[in-house]
Amino acid sequence: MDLVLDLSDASTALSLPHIRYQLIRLEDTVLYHIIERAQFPLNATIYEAGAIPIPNSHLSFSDWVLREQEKLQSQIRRYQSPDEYPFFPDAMQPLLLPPLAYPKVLYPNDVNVNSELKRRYVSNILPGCCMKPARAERAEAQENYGSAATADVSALQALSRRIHFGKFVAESKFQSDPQTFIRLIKAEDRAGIDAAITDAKVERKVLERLRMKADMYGTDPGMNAEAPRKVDVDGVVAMYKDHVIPLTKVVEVEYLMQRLKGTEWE
Ligand SMILES: C=C(O[C@@H]1C=C(C(=O)O)C=C[C@H]1O)C(=O)O
Repeated sequence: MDLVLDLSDASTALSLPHIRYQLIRLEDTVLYHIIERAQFPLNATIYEAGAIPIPNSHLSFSDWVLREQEKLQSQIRRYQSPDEYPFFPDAMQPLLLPPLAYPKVLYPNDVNVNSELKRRYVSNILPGCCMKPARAERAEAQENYGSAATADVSALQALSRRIHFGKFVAESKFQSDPQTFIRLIKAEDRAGIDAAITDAKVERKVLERLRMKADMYGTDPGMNAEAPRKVDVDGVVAMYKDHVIPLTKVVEVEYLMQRLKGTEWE
């Protein structure tokens, strides 16, 4: 949970090549956890509020497991780290360990896209990445409900971390061209900010690399070509193309929209 990004040196933390290297490493983490989750059937029941009775809770089984994990992890400083954001901010508990003094790298902001991420994860990402029902033995396996929900926690937290890294990218880009971004922010020109932070070449390379990794990690080396895949490769690429990259850019734009608050530029 401590930042992989070396925050002891703010200049390193805001070097775009350094941040992009971290994003590449997070691809592996995301892919690993998606593959782990995809070994279980979709188990749509665990995402349906009320489908599995939980004492004193109206949450779905998957949401309840995630919220309980976040309660515990908040006590051991997970959400002190500027690259970790909770799906259930109301679940945060008092720290058990003394607070850590992270140097100020990001400017104050309340950007958190986890609700939208979780909605897309359940409705699009997971169905797209899991083996299609025709190939999976069945769409539900009650004995895997706990394992599937546990795997969801890891996959969602890895996706959230990758997407909210957009704040570091945005701060780095702001510092490389403050005048352009101050003009766009003051004009509340979200489309202009989105265009200014977009690097289509980098996005293409991300998707090409991800397809290769999903192809490679999604099969057991040495197995014959007909062996069942662990994950749907097109689904993994669509996860990044339609959800991870767009949400990362939403984080960048919304972080920048709040960037001037409390500064002399406001
Ligand atoms: C993260 C960046 O910003 C944008 C988002 C990207 C992504 O989510 O992969 C890639 C390029 C940019 O369009 C970046 O410039 O590296």
